[in-house]
Amino acid sequence: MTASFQAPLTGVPEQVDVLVLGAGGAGYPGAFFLAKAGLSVLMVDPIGNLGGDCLAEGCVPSKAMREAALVRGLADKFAGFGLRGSKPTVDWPAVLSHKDRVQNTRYAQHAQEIADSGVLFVQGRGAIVALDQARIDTDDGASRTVRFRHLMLATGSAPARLPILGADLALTSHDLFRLGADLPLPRHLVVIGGGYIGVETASMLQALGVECTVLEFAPQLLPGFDAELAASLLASLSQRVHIERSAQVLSIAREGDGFYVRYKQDGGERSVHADAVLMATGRVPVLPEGVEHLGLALDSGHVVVDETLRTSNPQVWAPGDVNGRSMLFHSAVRQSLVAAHCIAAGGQAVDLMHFGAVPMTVFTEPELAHVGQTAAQAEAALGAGAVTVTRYDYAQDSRAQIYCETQGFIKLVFRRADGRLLGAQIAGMDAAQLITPLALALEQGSTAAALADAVFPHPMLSEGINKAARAFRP
Ligand SMILES: Cc1cc2nc3c(=O)[nH]c(=O)nc-3n(C[C@H](O)[C@H](O)[C@H](O)COP(=O)(O)OP(=O)(O)OC[C@H]3O[C@@H](n4cnc5c(N)ncnc54)[C@H](O)[C@@H]3O)c2cc1C
Ligand SMILES: NC(=O)c1ccc[n+]([C@@H]2O[C@H](COP(=O)([O-])OP(=O)(O)OC[C@H]3O[C@@H](n4cnc5c(N)ncnc54)[C@H](O)[C@@H]3O)[C@@H](O)[C@H]2O)c1
Repeated sequence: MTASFQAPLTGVPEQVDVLVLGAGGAGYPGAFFLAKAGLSVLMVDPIGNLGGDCLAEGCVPSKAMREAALVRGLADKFAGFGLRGSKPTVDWPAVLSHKDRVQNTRYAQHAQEIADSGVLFVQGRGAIVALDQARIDTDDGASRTVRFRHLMLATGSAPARLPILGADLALTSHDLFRLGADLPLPRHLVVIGGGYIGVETASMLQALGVECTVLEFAPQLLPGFDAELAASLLASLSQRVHIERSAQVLSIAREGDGFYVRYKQDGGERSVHADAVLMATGRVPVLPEGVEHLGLALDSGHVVVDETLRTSNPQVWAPGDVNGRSMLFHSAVRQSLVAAHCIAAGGQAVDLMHFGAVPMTVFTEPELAHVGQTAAQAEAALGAGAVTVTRYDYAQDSRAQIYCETQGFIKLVFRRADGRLLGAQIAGMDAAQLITPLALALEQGSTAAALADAVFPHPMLSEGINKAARAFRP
């Protein structure tokens, strides 16, 4: 990593218009906007580059590894296409090198973006020392105090550990996906938690040859998801991964060169043995030292924000994972921009975050995606009978038939009175791509008629959106 895009601590002025703590998705888009708008912006992050945890140990490295799993899995389809050949073996260190290469490529790209941004960027950690002052500490022991008019608190989140015996024996996503990770490929992995990280990691590592067990506390994988989406993932993933639901993990203990994980299920105690355990039980907000000087309202440790990302302290804005409202990179980016637009307007609410229009994607094989309300949520809000659900099954689709991937569906939820789109749920191939036009339609207030009249390319799965919309009847 070159140092030219990083400013020395001695270059930090005594006062700035905006101090941005954290250069992840919630930090840098807003910082760049504010600098272009002519404000003096200091951004600080100990990683020394952009991307936060998403690039350092989250979205990007996990999806780089997942692609290796998908490419290997293609061999399972060979016969369906009339092809013959053997399944590739896994060179695990080379898979990790691919992941690292992608991370380093993006860091190099981001270094140039910082250099071009007009933002003063310091590799360091911020601590709050007064209502309008922060101390910036660097790794070499130097520090400097800076006064700010506005603070963008974008310090993100970190893996949570269950308060159980032996919790420290478990790995977290940091250990698996961080730049330079060098864990051996486990033979049998137990994943605690069947949320996003749990199901994605089990899906990809199984496809790379690891025997995986998922222990989920709730009766449903991905608790809170549309029940049909979760059930469809369970049906397909449980053919490859051992999944225990309603399983409360009690302890982890070392045994020989592996681990015993004890859990409670159906009133009894059970255990499973593995050579590695991954704790994927959610993430906790990261707050800077001295945060109490800001007098922020907190809810279970998360910073409370309104739809402009403003906190209870009018000088402080807290976009991204730190507020816990929508812990996804693309949501953090939009939140960062909403906060920046309002800061640039002197604190006026010139822009609003629509949390309800953020698409969610689960990169398992097969994928899941959803946006807006489920039918149950829409009926709870509008009343029974106020909602119409239409559906398109992959089994009818030409692309799905060509690709031998006929398991899956697109479900659209409309307001019966005027056909306005309220939500969409997709399970199956390309779900994460297919949700994008639906997120746009939802944000724009589009109706079934608009989606039915648009022309979608053939033979692609997106035609399913068209066809599901045409099935709408008031
Ligand atoms: C394994 C994994 C996979 C994921 N996959 C996806 C995915 O596929 N798609 C998706 O949308 N989301 C995904 N996420 C979630 C996504 O990574 C987060 O939602 C996103 O990174 C949040 O951005 P953020 O800027 O709020 O926080 P972060 O990315 O956590 O950034 C916060 C930054 O603040 C810095 N910081 C902390 N304390 C201080 C301080 N005192 N001073 C200065 N800086 C500080 C940190 O170094 C960090 O760089 C994944 C997460 C994980 C863990
Ligand atoms: N594709 C994506 O967008 C993506 C991918 C990975 C992570 N993320 C983000 O990262 C966040 C963190 O992911 P995560 O999977 O750690 O959290 P999560 O909140 O998605 O899932 C945690 C799971 O752990 C379970 N759990 C809690 N206590 C348990 C216990 N005692 N025993 C067994 N299970 C228990 C919960 O019921 C839940 O299902 C997510 O909320 C998501 O916002 C997003």
